Amino acid sequence: MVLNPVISKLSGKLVVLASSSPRRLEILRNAGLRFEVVPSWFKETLKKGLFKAPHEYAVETAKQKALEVARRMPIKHLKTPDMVIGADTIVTVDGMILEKPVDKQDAYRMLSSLSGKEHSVFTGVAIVLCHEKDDDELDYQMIDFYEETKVKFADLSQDMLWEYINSGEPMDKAGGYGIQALGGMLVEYVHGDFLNVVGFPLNHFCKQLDVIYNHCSFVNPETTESVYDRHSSPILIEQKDTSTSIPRHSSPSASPLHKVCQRRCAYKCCSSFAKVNRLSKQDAGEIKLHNSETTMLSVMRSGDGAVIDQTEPKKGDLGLICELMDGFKASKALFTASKFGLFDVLHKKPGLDAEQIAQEIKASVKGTETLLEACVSLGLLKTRDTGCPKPGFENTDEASCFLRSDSHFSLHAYIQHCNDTLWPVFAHLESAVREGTSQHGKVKSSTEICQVIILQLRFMHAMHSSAKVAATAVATAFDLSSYKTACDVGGCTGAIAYELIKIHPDLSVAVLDLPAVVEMSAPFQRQHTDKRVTFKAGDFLKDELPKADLYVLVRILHDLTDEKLHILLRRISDACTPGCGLLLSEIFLDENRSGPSRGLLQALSMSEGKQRSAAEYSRLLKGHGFITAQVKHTNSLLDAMLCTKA
Ligand SMILES: C[S@@+](CC[C@H](N)C(=O)[O-])C[C@H]1O[C@@H](n2cnc3c(N)ncnc32)[C@H](O)[C@@H]1O
Repeated sequence: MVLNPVISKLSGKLVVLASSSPRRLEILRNAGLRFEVVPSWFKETLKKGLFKAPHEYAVETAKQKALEVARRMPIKHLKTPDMVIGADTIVTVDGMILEKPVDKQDAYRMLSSLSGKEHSVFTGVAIVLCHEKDDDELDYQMIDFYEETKVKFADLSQDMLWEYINSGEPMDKAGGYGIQALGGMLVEYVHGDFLNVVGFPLNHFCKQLDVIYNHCSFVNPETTESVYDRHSSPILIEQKDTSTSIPRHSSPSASPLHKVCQRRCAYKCCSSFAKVNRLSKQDAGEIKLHNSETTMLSVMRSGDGAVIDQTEPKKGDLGLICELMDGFKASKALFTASKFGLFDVLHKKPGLDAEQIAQEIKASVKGTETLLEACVSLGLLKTRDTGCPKPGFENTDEASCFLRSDSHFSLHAYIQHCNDTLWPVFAHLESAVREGTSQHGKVKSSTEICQVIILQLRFMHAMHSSAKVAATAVATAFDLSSYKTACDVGGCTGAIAYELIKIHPDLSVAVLDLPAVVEMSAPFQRQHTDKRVTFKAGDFLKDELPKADLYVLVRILHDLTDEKLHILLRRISDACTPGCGLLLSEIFLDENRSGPSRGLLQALSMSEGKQRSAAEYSRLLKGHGFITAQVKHTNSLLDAMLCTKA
């Protein structure tokens, strides 16, 4: 029986669900919808930090999942669907996005963060309406929305959590629980659409179908329109031309480097299934496939006619290798554009063409043109139609936020540090691996005093800029209201300290760093007048530590030898009375040390120390009398852990 008459509008249409979730299947099937199932190959690797709100991440993932299938089907399955439905469900708690747990420990981490608290479940949904064009290109229109449901968990004991985890239920579910089965026992209340928590907001979906089929006349592939849901909210319908190589507007959804690789490979390696698998994710419109590849499809027909595509890549993923091979080119393009001040020029004068930009940055027109095109392909710049034959250029949102030298979250100085200091060090990576030593000494060109000062200042600028980007995540990771005095050990320019006092009005922070650093840190404090941050020159391995009830260690421990690390921790421990806190912030490796790449790549250029997982840090600190109270994997540059002196 079809409960919602709108569903019947879809009869006779080829509707595709770009998801293999049995729960979504069941919800839609129970609603009377006839559809095929073609699970999306889109890997859920969007950078969460690029999204202002969690639901935007879920919606973008849903869009990419649906689009990947919409683009693949005419090529691979030789049929164009009328509608592709994509969905992505996430759980958010304390500012963290929880997806599916990767292992039991991860499930435990997720479920214990939900215990006794209210959290939100967001499902982003994308509806792609497809239109086949004569030239085999795909035109489509996109409708997307999301639904939020609040769920409160009861207080859960460790035994209960492990019993639930060992049932196996959490593993394929966002947030690590399934509300429709055993997980329902963990739940105290649900505010909102229950089915949204299960995996698909059926009610909202039907309302959208109602708008599409009963209240709109937008289905015109030749135009781009905005239509409005009568009930209130505006629905933006995007129409895109997949034949366009350069994205018209920046989207955080696709790794810019990905796009470069996709384009580069598109005309070189279409005969490989594996390559095509990767390439077809976002730019399938550019790729022409051999029909023989469709023989790799294995299609299962289920009882009610749904077709389940079980295609899996049979070989390795060449797109990944291309991405890695070209990674250094992309980094260097970013460093060069940054060094030339390209993003500053385009901030002041958006819309300049290549020739005008070349003049501004005092570089050749040919070289500038090439760099500009590379930056567009990387998602750092976008083109602007000026009405002239030559396009104008402007910054993408990412470039405006992070790459201008004068923006609040500018990473300009850190990027220069990567270019001037880390890049040469990485050129010696072979020796570093062979010898097991840091190569920093090999690349220091001069030990003249002024050179040392310049290098030191450059390093401080780099630390300052990246600390400013990470500071909010670190300062807001935990409730620090019980602490009144803090000491930021190795606090450099005070970027973290100033953020801490901004978030915690009762806190004052003493920044301890080497005398040369403290001496040179004055220019970084000019805009700060707050006397709650003070600076103390000293060596944290020898000199007396300022008295505090919270010690802060941001990006310090990973860089110390075991010997120095234990000296420092012993000294901090000695300075602490029971109840004192220790706020540690580092990149925490996954427990199986398989990621994140940022941490593992950083290790390749580290002088003395090593990268660790949260559990490893926790054990280290336990050895010095600190009990780990909370761990937070942030979506920012650094993770955080709060410990208490026992
Ligand atoms: C990687 S930076 C981190 C700076 C800052 N905590 C941040 O995350 O932005 C390491 C800092 O530790 C300081 N440092 C290194 N050895 C030190 C020592 N023995 N005594 C005091 N400070 C030291 C350095 O000068 C530098 O500012």
